[in-house]
Amino acid sequence: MESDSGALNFRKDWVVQKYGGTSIGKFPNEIANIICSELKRNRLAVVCSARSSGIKAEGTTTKLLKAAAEAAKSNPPAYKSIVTSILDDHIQAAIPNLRSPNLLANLTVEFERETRDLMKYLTAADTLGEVSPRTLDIIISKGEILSCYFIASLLQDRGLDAYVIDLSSIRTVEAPTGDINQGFYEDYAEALRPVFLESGDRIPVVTGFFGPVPGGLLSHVGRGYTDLCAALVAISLGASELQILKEVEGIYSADPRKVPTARLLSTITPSEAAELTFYGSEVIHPFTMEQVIRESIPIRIRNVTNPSGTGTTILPDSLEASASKNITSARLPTPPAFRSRKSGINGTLTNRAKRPTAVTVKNRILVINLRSNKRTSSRGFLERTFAILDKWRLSVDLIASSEVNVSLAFYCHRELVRGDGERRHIVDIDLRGAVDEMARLGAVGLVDEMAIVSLVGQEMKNMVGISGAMLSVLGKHNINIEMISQGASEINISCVVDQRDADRAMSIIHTNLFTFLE
Ligand SMILES: Nc1ncnc2c1ncn2[C@@H]1O[C@H](COP(=O)(O)OP(=O)(O)O)[C@@H](O)[C@H]1O
Ligand SMILES: N[C@@H](CC(=O)OP(=O)(O)O)C(=O)O
Repeated sequence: MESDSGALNFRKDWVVQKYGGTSIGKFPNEIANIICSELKRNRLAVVCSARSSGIKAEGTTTKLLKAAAEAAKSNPPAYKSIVTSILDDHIQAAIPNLRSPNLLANLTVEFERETRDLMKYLTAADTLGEVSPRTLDIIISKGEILSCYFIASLLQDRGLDAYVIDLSSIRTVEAPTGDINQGFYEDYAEALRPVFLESGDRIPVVTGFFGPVPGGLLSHVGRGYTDLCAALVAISLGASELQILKEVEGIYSADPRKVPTARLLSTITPSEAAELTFYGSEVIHPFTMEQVIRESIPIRIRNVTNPSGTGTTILPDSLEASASKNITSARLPTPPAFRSRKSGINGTLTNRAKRPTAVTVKNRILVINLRSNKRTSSRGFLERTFAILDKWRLSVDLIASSEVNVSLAFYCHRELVRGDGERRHIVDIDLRGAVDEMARLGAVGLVDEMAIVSLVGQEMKNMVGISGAMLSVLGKHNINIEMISQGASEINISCVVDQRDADRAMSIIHTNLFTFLE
């Protein structure tokens, strides 16, 4: 018989659990409990993000970014005090959570060593007066390293054989240059394999940071990179499941903070999850899905404070087909308003009423409306518009176009426009450059402080009239629509509305188009 102690661990499946920074900051003991209980069923690799004691915007990664900015300005008192506060935070978090004085002393030594190393990079950046993408990556990687030492000590304090794996120095087969592409991820997952071969029966506690990445991890993947890192770990281990533990029960039919009637979804497809996360429901980093799903590894979102909750599973299509019986019964009944296009043709589909899966909102949207001066053909007009966007590194979230008109919606990662009313002006160099060039193609208009409202659902491709229903319900409630777009995938219908109306739009759509029958 298999023992809980791990003696026959080789028989168990690998499961990868990823813990976010706020979970590590607020619920370290809950994390240790979940790990202990998961180990009874599976082999476990634990991937940790950098600690945040309150909100992520004030957590360790954010502090490290501030320290790097201060180093670039050659301001030693500022970055030294940030490093001291990071070290203190970690020590203060460890004191009440570790029973063993020896473990606490060893952990403090690790914390001090890593923060000394951090200071070396900050001082170098100070001397050079700049922080290269590579140096910035090394600086932020310290957040995940400190966090891993903390969690590994917590597990050791409970008698578990946990040890830290630092992925920040793992190199891919090919030295990475240029853009990150699928080949890079595959090489990376392959390069991780030997790292885990050495773990034996121990529990690897892995940094949710991977490097080195061409051009820098932050610019290519962005904040929230630990989900993607955990996905690559899951692939390299051939894990049976990737679990992402959060402070939310799972993925809901709308943001549960804003729509109290939103329902927890027991399963969703990878494409739905990707659309939802890209369009504002940032429960998981949008790049994560593609990697894990390629390998048919399910992703489960679970609540760190509710270990018995089943959460939401993002199920690869192949697995969904084989589990369709369970899913159909797990999915909520659908409203009668929309029927499959195939109604009456295919027996199994005939009675399968359709409904959207979720509605989501993405704020901070700027729309550029460009009306062609008709001196170029419509094909030439669109071609030149896209060449301008490419040149000025603007990536579009949503497009709507006709022969002479194109509307482009952008997410404002940074401040693009400033001022009020007549004094509103573009402050971003790339946007200014693009708008100036577009003005040669036709009349340009800008509308900012907008939001994208997206209706997402795999079944929507068979729902006749769903776009019309969405627009008419918004119209009925006096919500003005700036632009409309239905994605090529047919699983997303999006429109742009004034940001002030966005949450109301989400609620109205949820109330009117998602009828949950008990
Ligand atoms: N459809 C959705 N389902 C679940 N959460 C959503 C959805 N849309 C937006 N959210 C928000 O995403 C957040 C994700 O959970 P949380 O673990 O608190 O985030 P963080 O990554 O900041 O730690 C929640 O605050 C939740 O309100
Ligand atoms: N620590 C990084 C990476 C990350 O994924 O964070 P989290 O898992 O807490 O969202 C960040 O703050 O962006």
